Amino acid sequence: MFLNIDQVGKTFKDQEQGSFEVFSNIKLSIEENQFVSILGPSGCGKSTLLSMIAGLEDISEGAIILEGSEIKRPGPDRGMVFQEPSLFPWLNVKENVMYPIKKLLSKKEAEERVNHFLKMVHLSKFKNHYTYELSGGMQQRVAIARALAMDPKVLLMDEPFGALDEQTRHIMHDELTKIWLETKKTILFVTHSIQEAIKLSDRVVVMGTRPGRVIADFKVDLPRPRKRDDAQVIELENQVMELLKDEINKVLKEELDHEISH
Ligand SMILES: Nc1ncnc2c1ncn2[C@@H]1O[C@H](COP(=O)(O)OP(=O)(O)OP(=O)(O)O)[C@@H](O)[C@H]1O
Repeated sequence: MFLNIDQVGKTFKDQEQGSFEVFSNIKLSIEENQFVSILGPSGCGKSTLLSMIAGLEDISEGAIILEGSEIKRPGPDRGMVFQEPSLFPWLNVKENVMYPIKKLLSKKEAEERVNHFLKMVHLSKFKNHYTYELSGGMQQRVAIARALAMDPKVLLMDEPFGALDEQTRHIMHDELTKIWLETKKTILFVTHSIQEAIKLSDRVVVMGTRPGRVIADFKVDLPRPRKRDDAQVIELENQVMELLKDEINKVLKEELDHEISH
């Protein structure tokens, strides 16, 4: 299997509150070229799991294996895109995309690669602009180009469009679908949005909480681009919503009880 999340658990240790188990025994096998979304209520551990695959968080139990190698630390085989694009404001668009690869490739190769991915995200005309001169959607496209320029085996995306307005988000969905069809990168995409997950993915993994766990795994076998008003899309959205409702209510009730008792 291309990416194997094998009985993985995460416990945070805190000196004041002791230890807190976010999840245990998470098992997921992800095929190469698959676009997989991870959905779930707040706090179920979606971002933590993604950070563990990125090598940014320690793995408390089990192992994560990418193409036969166990993940222990961050590496260029995994590209990450966060909700905030985290670009360097003192560099222009081209320099931002170039940054992670400039020491790995010759100048000519790096330039070619940067130009290729800036073209893919439709930002060639803006390559000499500073990132603060760009809209939120354009900044996120720079972050995607930067992650792709490293040619990672897996692209890890943590709510990348969560901070964008609705119209821009729809445009970004179409852009990402085109990029995925062109590159066929393996993508793991964390989101809160059922619509977003179903519109983009081959597969939607639904997590529950307290304790964090996988509660369902849906195959989305529908042609792209997917329309929001397509009957099969709506049917699938309703199925996932039904599953998530209880989990979200559980979180809301706990938060409410916590407020009342404090
Ligand atoms: N560094 C940390 N130390 C202690 N607890 C943490 C740490 N990071 C995350 N947590 C806790 O782990 C749980 C899972 O957090 P995580 O951010 O992975 O959830 P999530 O499903 O991505 O949530 P959201 O959808 O709100 O982003 C939460 O209860 C969070 O408070």
